[in-house]
Amino acid sequence: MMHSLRIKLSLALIITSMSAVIVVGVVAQWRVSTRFDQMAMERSFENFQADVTAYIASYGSWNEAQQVERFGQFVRRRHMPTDTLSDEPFFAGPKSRIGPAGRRLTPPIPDEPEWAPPFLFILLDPQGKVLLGGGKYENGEFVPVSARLGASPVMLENQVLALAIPQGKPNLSAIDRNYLATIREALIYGFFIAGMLAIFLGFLLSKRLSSSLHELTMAIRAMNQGELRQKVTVHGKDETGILAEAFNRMSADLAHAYEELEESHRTISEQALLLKELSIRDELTQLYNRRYFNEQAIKLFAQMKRYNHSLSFMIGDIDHFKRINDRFSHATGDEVLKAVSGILKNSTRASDIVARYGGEEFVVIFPETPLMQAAAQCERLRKLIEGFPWSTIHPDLQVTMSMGLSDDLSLERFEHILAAADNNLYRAKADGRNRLCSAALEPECATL
Ligand SMILES: Nc1nc2c(ncn2[C@@H]2O[C@H](COP(=O)(O)OP(=O)(O)OP(=O)(O)O)[C@@H](O)[C@H]2O)c(=O)[nH]1
Repeated sequence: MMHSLRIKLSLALIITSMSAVIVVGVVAQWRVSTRFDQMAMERSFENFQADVTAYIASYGSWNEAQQVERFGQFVRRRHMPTDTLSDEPFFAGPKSRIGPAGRRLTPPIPDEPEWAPPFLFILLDPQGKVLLGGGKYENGEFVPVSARLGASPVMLENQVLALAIPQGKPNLSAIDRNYLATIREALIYGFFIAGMLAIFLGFLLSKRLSSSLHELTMAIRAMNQGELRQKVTVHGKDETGILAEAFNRMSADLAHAYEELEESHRTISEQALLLKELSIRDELTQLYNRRYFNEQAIKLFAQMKRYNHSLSFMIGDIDHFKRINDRFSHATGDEVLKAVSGILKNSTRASDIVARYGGEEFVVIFPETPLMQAAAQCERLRKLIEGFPWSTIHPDLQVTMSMGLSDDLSLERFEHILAAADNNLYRAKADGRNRLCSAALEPECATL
């Protein structure tokens, strides 16, 4: 795409400059040849005027001169040495070249007029009567005024002797023709040199122009691919420079806005995550809260039941917790809750779900775990709680937990298994606390 733009720009520049060169060349050529024609005409007129005045001066008047000698004969005689005179018509073109001193120059140059043909002009007397018709008018005929408009006066001592009307184009001299040919040649050379220069400059300029645009296109492509922060080189203060500056500014603004957006998005995501965590965690113990536990438990219960897998559920309650609060302080009670939470969390599998169900009540779901295995695990937990160095919190402190366990997936809903476990907990409390009760451990609950 860029290359085609470069080619287009180059072609446009080359065509423009070549057109300018052609126009200049044609105008110069036209002006030069027009000027040469004009100069040749002026020279011819000067010669003609000199011949006419000399002719009239020689014999007194045109008419008297005509009685003695024809004008053509006079002109030939005037310009050539007598020994070269012949009857050959002068205007047919001289066969030889005459030097300024009247000597013949050899070798003769064929077809080259020595001076402008004498009858390049029609000659009229001051009243408009034809003296020399030039083949167009008869002698003695009157030329209409309109035809006399371009006539030049032939003067002698401030007197108009006659009028000369130019007809046809003068023949250029060999020197003039050489000049013209040289000028034409120079113009052709100039045309080629200017053409080469135009091509070179065209490529150079288009490269400069298109390279700025190329850089911009590449930067936009990179932006499309996600790299919003782009910086292109600013070349000068022209339109491409302004464009590049504006692009850099926009790119920086866009990248900045995007970074801010990303940052706020990250903050929002983090906050959402935090809020979600807060909504499912118990503030004091950092275990899952009751609401989240119920959601997960209902799902797991349905899943295990559906695929006929085992699942055990334990509910535990700290023994005489009210007494701990009352005897040691509410803060100590909180410390106890946190310590029990730590034991439950750290001593169960990651796949087990541990939650604070309320007050001093804790629940654990053991997925894929049959009752006997869960009972052994609960017994281990019970012993860990009992064996915890509570004296580090208070020298007289001793904490135990009663637990109820159930794995009855034949029950219809999770709430039923919860109630079954709660019944076993109730039995554990009734049987003297610090023990685990479940159907499998009937008739006695696991004790110390
Ligand atoms: N420190 C503290 N105490 C709490 C918290 N939540 C509940 N409790 C207290 O826990 C006590 C529970 O007492 P009870 O329900 O009578 O049970 P208990 O004293 O443990 O007796 P048993 O369960 O029969 O062994 C109440 O006094 C509650 O105020 C808590 O977050 N922190």
